[in-house]
Amino acid sequence: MRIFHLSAECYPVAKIGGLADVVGALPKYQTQAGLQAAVVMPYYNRKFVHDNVFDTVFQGATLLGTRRLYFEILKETTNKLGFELYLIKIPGLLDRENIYGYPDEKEQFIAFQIAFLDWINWSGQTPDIVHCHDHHSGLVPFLMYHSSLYKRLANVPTVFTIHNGQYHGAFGWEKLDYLPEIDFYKTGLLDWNGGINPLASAVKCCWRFTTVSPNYLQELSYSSNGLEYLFYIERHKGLGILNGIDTEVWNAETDPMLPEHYDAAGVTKGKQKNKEALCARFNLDPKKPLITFIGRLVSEKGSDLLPAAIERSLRLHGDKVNFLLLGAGDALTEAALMQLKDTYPANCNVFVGYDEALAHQIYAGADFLLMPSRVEPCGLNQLYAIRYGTVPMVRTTGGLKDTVIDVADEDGYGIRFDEASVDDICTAVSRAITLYSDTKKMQLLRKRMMGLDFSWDRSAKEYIDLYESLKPQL
Ligand SMILES: Nc1ncnc2c1ncn2[C@@H]1O[C@H](COP(=O)(O)OP(=O)(O)O[C@H]2O[C@H](CO)[C@@H](O)[C@H](O)[C@H]2O)[C@@H](O)[C@H]1O
Repeated sequence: MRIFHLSAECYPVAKIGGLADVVGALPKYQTQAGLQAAVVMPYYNRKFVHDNVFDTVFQGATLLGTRRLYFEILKETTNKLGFELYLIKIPGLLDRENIYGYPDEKEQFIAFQIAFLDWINWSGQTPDIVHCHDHHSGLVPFLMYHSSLYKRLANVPTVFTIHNGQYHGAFGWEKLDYLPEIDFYKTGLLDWNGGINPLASAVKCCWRFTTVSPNYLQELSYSSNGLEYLFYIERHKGLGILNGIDTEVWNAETDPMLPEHYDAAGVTKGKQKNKEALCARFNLDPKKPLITFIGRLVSEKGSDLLPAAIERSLRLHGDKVNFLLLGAGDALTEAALMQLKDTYPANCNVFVGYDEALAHQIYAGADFLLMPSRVEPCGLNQLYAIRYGTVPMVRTTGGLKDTVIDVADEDGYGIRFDEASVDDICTAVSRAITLYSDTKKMQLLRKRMMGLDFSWDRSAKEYIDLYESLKPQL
């Protein structure tokens, strides 16, 4: 079975967040299960493309409105990621360093989608499934079924996975000209709330859509940034499949980014060594409980609550707890966190920026990982924390609800709280400090967590079952 995954991100080629982790892992597990899974993504002028060898497998030209675009399809020659990797290069549009944030981002992603369809159409390929991820490839189902150019692909099933329903990629109708010849009677399938909405269009046109946790599928019908009604009426097409994690990349016994390796049996000692290295780097006392945060500093993650919650906790508990935060995003939150670091240098440190190795070191060296998310479609951080024996402290929402059981339950291993609020975070911090003082319980929890299985094996199979279910309709 031949699958094309379309995505803006893929680890380790280009990563901003969890989308990259999923698209860098799921196709690998699918390939191991006997599928021919490929990832197609925009070309970025980044280290990975310079360090690896690519063949040009196709060259073509297409139109974006009246603008003629020449494009190339580059294929990584060794399949070193465990699946086929294709990059779409369009000089002047898809050859830049950053993944997001350019003023012509809409044009970039529309061109990416058109070039993909032109390539598979003109080269005569008929995949068994086209699997689109998030709004950056959300126009593909519409174009496959309602553009006369791609009639040949009109029977190919499409699956659309929603990693984040908050971002829709919407733009105005004045950009309709950028799309190739379409059936104008069908333009309603592009529309939501008076504009072209790629996420909404994908949900309407794909054969099936999936969310990255079962609970998030339910939540979208009452919280999806304006698409609630759409998710409600299209709910029969939805399926929640919990993300897995790449247990080859995330393995405390072999992770090359860790100063000290450990397994479940040696978790307490192993984590202590990692914690000492981390605390030495950030001037923190390794004897105190270390509560950490890793993530994009955006409102969805509840990161704006952190400065007040940490300050109140430090006032309440004095010198009894340390915090370490890694993230970048909202300028006000960054400034407030830096201020906190200056005020409480012995108990709080902050690294503003993106650092993959440091993230691994924090998952391994921390005692607790805090996620006060307002929205969390699945969340991978808590799964990495669990895998490395670190207690997750999570707001009960989205995939966090599906994956973290509170320690109050007999088989629990995390700390849960209901509201994304300073009060609830502070209560969770107090619980963490109490829990930390119970050395035996901490040992038990770490071992328990390291024995849990959140690998892709199960979830990859659910995707394959979904693909199989679409086959008879061909
Ligand atoms: N400053 C930094 N330095 C280093 N590493 C950093 C970092 N900031 C974030 N990361 C890393 O980025 C990833 C974040 O993944 P998440 O799944 O938690 O969130 P994200 O919101 O990006 O993903 C969306 O898609 C994923 C995948 O489906 C869903 O799990 C999630 O709920 C949804 O919001 C993790 O690998 C984390 O370690």
